[in-house]
Amino acid sequence: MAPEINTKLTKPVLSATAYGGEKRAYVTFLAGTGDYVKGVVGLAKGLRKAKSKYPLVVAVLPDVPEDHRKQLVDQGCVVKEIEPVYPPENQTEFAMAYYVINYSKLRIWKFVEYSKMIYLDGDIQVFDNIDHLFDLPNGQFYAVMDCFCEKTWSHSPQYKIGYCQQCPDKVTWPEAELGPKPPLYFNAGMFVYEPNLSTYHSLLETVKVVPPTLFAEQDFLNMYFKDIYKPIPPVYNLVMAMLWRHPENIELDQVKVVHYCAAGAKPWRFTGEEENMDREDIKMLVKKWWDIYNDESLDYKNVVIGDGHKKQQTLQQFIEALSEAGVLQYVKAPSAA
Ligand SMILES: O=c1ccn([C@@H]2O[C@H](COP(=O)(O)OP(=O)(O)O)[C@@H](O)[C@H]2O)c(=O)[nH]1
Ligand SMILES: OC[C@H]1O[C@H](O[C@@H]2[C@@H](O)[C@H](O)[C@@H](O)[C@H](O)[C@@H]2O)[C@H](O)[C@@H](O)[C@H]1O
Ligand SMILES: [Mn+2]
Repeated sequence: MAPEINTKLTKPVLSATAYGGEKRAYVTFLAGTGDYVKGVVGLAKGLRKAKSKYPLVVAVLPDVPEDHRKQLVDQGCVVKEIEPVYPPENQTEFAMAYYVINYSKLRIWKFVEYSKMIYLDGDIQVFDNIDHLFDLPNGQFYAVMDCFCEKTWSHSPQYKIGYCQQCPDKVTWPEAELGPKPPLYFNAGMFVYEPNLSTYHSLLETVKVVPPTLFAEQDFLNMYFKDIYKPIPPVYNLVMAMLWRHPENIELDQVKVVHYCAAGAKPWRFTGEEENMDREDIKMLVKKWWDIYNDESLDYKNVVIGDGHKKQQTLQQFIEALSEAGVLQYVKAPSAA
């Protein structure tokens, strides 16, 4: 029995079986009135180019303007407004002052209409299909290990002694002085997780009593999930600095996901002037991002369906097309007239 859709809502609510028995989606986070919306539009188009089967949910803070939200809906995104999450009052100097807004990412644990989600920062691009990550065993938190060698880490004990988990034998962790070696630490720009209301409430209760630290919600998530964290290969989140800090750990032509997190690397603001931004591999990755962003054939309205001809699609037409194809049972809402 094909799932019914409810056309009374502004967007179709597909039943869980629409995704083969489990409802899955990618999710990203957008805050502010600035240019990160370009990152999210690029991500939506990149997932489409990589032929991902799953939608992109965008958790937006209230300050994201209407025209930015419309751009995202026009690119086929599911836009969901969330309330900000602030850390407890603190004197902490975050590595980047704006990191304080990143605690709002915690709201994505309440998206329990989805059984499994892959979170991606807005400054990430997916160049190859990674849908298979949704099939990783449940009950774990999957993410790629971070690197501690960039200046952003200069206030951390790791940086001060030259220790990095990417090359643990280079500098031995001084247990006598600093206590036990820290557990493996992930970059919170990409992770595979299961939305869950009790986890969500526990996260929000815990964040109220944990003193904020350098990397804000990334440090917090590492502390919270340390017992179930499972590292996945760096091809799923190339933390850009790895290219010059640990090139021995990276095979660039195997990389599926690129995280433009190094200083000066955001493609939509790229000048090439910051340190390392004149590298050929960086310039190639930024061009790859722009090639997708500027590719109109990847715009949602130009979705290629059926016999391969491009059709100008309204969402209604798209749903009717799926219904005609017998994929969904389309129940036309009675007209108001
Ligand atoms: O002004 C901002 C800053 C951050 N973000 C979101 O928060 C994520 C984390 O910030 P960022 O990627 O800049 O951190 P980095 O990975 O560079 O440390 C971004 O990717 C965006 O999804 C946003 O939407 N607006
Ligand atoms: O709010 C803290 C942020 O911390 C992380 O970014 C950092 C981290 O990757 C460092 O290791 C890099 O050196 C640095 O460039 C980069 O900005 C996450 O990518 C981001 O989503 C967010 O959680
Ligand atoms: Mn990022």
